[in-house]
Amino acid sequence: MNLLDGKKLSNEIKDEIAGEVARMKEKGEKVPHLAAVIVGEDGASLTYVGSKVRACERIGFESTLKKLPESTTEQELLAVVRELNADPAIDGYIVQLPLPDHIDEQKILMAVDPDKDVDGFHPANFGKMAMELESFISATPYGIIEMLRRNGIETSGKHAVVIGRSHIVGRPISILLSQKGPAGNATVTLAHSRTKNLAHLTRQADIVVSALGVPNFLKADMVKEGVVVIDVGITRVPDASRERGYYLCGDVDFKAVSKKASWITPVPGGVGPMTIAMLLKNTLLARQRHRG
Ligand SMILES: Nc1nc(=O)c2c([nH]1)NC[C@@H]1CN(c3ccc(C(=O)N[C@@H](CCC(=O)O)C(=O)O)cc3)C=[N+]21
Repeated sequence: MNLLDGKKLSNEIKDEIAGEVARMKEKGEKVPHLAAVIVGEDGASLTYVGSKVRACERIGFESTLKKLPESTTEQELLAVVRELNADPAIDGYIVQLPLPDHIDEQKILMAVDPDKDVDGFHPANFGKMAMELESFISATPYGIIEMLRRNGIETSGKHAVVIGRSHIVGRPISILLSQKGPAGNATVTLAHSRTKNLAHLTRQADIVVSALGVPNFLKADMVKEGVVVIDVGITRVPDASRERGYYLCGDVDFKAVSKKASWITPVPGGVGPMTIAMLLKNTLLARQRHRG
């Protein structure tokens, strides 16, 4: 079994970006500026946004965090989005999901300027991605592609089974794996909650991407020997005996599945850190594109 070490790879990518930022500074150019908007006090969201801000500091980006109260109205949030769209200092920004129930997520995401949409959640970017045009590719699927590509894992002609059809992970990664580009040319099956005989499908898979959010869902008897396993699930399981009061658990029964896998991502330290690195990469791309 080979570990797909997302922590290590994300640090390499961040070092590459930091090098590029240093060159920009030397030439007296403006460095990339990433903003994040967070509404409310969700613990996991705060953790993620905190790592993003730390990563920006480390690589020399400017960063702005806009923390809004849970009671923020849809109109108020739309006003913040329009402000960020109009602010020439901001190269890219994200609106952290999930949003409180009284705010229409779709309405907010549609209001983000696609040229600043470093999450790649706007339909203009999703559509361009699907048509292999220049776009922002969502950070998690982009991170998975980079992990496969940089570890030289063959995807061409392989059967990939993606579990989960979310707009953020399952659907876009299924498209990217089937495309002609890097880590592409796979034959893809997109499985979801209505799929029948899932284990029958995953047992035939050369590559399994699980983006479900159900701890330890994928068991050893559901995969074949030599499978490549990408675990996108990061669930906080409450556990009073831990210092933080919870532990992080992936979709994959790592202990058993790793014995059969040729490559496997751990949780934590797999897809999560890659997501952060690719968000930074998208922000660098945004800066370079805005420059012309
Ligand atoms: N607009 C928006 N864009 C997002 O990309 C977005 C979002 N909203 N909402 C929440 C999810 C979740 N997400 C994570 C990113 C990194 C880790 C990560 O680095 N996890 C570490 C562990 C972190 C910990 O200790 O909790 C790891 O897997 O090793 C986790 C989760 C981005 N998301």
